[in-house]
Amino acid sequence: MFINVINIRIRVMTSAPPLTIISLRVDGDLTLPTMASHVHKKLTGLVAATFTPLTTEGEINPSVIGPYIDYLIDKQGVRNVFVNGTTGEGISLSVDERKRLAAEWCEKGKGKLEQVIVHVGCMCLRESQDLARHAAEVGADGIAVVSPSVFKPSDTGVLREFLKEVAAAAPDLPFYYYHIPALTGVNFLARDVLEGIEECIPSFRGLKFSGSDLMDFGQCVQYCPPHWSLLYGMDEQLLAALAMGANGAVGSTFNYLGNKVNGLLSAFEKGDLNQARTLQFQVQEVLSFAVKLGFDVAVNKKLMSEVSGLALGPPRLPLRPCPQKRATSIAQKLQQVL
Ligand SMILES: CC(=O)N[C@@H]([C@@H](O)[C@H](O)[C@H](O)CO)[C@@H](O)CC(=O)C(=O)O
Repeated sequence: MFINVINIRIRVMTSAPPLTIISLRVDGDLTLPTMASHVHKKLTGLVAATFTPLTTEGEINPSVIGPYIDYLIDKQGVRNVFVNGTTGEGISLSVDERKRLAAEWCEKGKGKLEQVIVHVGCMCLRESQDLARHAAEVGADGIAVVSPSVFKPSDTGVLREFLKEVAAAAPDLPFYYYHIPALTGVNFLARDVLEGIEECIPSFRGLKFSGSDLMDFGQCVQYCPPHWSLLYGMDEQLLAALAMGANGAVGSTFNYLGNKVNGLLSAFEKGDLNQARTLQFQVQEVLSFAVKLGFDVAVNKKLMSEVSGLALGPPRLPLRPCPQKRATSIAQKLQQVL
């Protein structure tokens, strides 16, 4: 006879965190749901939003992904990636290209990376579903979806419906909503999008919050049950989000500032706020320098090539390639600050 002990968590629908109120003994085997939260590890810490390597002719160049993974692990101490997102120019890639990239990250990351999260957001629901199914087939650890932004959802209910339809194509994969209002123009409060979302999407596991509204972020933290991950996405003010309760962060700068920001996370965990602030200010020094010169995904990509030596190639139109001089100046600033 087997004796299994399980904890029952009851979520009271207020802002209070869920409470473990009872332990239950069950005789005999216990059948667990297919998408049980114990199967997938909770996503925490740093997640690098990866760049997409292109050849000089503008074709995707998956051969760089193996060395890219080694670089992230060995040189930056980063073991989670967010593929085909904003930094990866996902929206500018074809479905076929996105699939080939996702497959390569999963294949080359096996046994090396902790989690590969594949962004599958598209303007077209059917394409998102196709990418979600494919992500499950190639062994991704989770999927994320941004809101469509040409035909914008008119309310949070219809946005949840869209997300639900995508999630249903890969029901066993943890699902994250990608909130980035400055790019999508979809300005609902993230907290409102979360309302009742797990009842509608059983695989829902959290939020990538790339916005500056820390009150909204705090409200998400209060609402979020312990098995969700709240990941912050504005690297320049991560410390404030950690204070608010972030579980980790997804960002572009962790590609080349991973060690520094890992130091920030450790200092924060130890309660060494002075050290955490010093490190956050250093990140801000680099980024404010870059912003003054002109900073976008194309500049960021070139900077990463300069710093890492990886041949990431040009951006894809409509992004304009970064002038060499600008990338060199920012890379020099980065070296000074490091
Ligand atoms: C607009 C944008 O690219 N934001 C970045 C940040 O990491 C951003 O580059 C950083 O905070 C510097 O501003 C991430 O939130 C984007 C991201 O995670 C992604 O590529 O999906």
